[in-house]
Amino acid sequence: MLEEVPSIFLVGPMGAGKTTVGRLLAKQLSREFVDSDWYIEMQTGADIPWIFAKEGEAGFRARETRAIDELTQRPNIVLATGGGAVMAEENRRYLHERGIVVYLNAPVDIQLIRTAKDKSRPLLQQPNPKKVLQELYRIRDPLYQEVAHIVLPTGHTYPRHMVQQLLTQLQVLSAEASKYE
Ligand SMILES: Nc1ncnc2c1ncn2[C@@H]1O[C@H](COP(=O)(O)OP(=O)(O)O)[C@@H](O)[C@H]1O
Ligand SMILES: O=C(O)C1=C[C@@H](OP(=O)(O)O)[C@@H](O)[C@H](O)C1
Ligand SMILES: [Mg+2]
Repeated sequence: MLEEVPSIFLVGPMGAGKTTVGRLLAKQLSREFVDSDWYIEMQTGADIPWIFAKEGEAGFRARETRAIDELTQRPNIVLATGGGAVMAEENRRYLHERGIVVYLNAPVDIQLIRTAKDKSRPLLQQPNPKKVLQELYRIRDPLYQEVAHIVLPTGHTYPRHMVQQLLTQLQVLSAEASKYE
């Protein structure tokens, strides 16, 4: 039944586990996995910190919108987006209309622990990353909620258990959809 589920797009804050859970989910479903950050890095030939340093956040967001537009048109993929992908109205439309959007929701304290040692997120390379994460959550949580078809809380749940929960929810969604066919 899950073969009929269209592409699955993961959204949520930095450290929610989009890249980790997305990769595992794609494996379970035998689908192609793409991470929009990796795709942008491949297209640019440079990493995210370099893009932010040379082109600013605006330059990165322009690249991100092109990536989201292209990737959401691929059939039957699992796509992990970056935490800020929902900021542009255009991106939210591409995501919501072209597949099943899953919001991985994580409390700020967990986001902070999971992102602490990683220098690859330019927005958090400053003295008070907790304050940044709190402010981003305040602004972005309503946008994640708006764009999502499924909301999945992630606290102290292992990634493989997240995948099991997600597969159950996808089955429910796909059973409901088939009722109206
Ligand atoms: N459910 C989880 N439980 C524990 N650690 C996790 C979980 N999901 C992700 N992680 C870890 O948190 C870090 C950030 O995960 P990542 O998948 O890169 O998040 P995102 O792509 O949402 O920013 C990684 O080190 C990853 O191993
Ligand atoms: O929240 C954001 O604005 C960002 C999140 C990052 O992706 P992850 O959410 O996968 O960490 C990456 O796209 C970039 O550093 C900006
Ligand atoms: Mg990621």
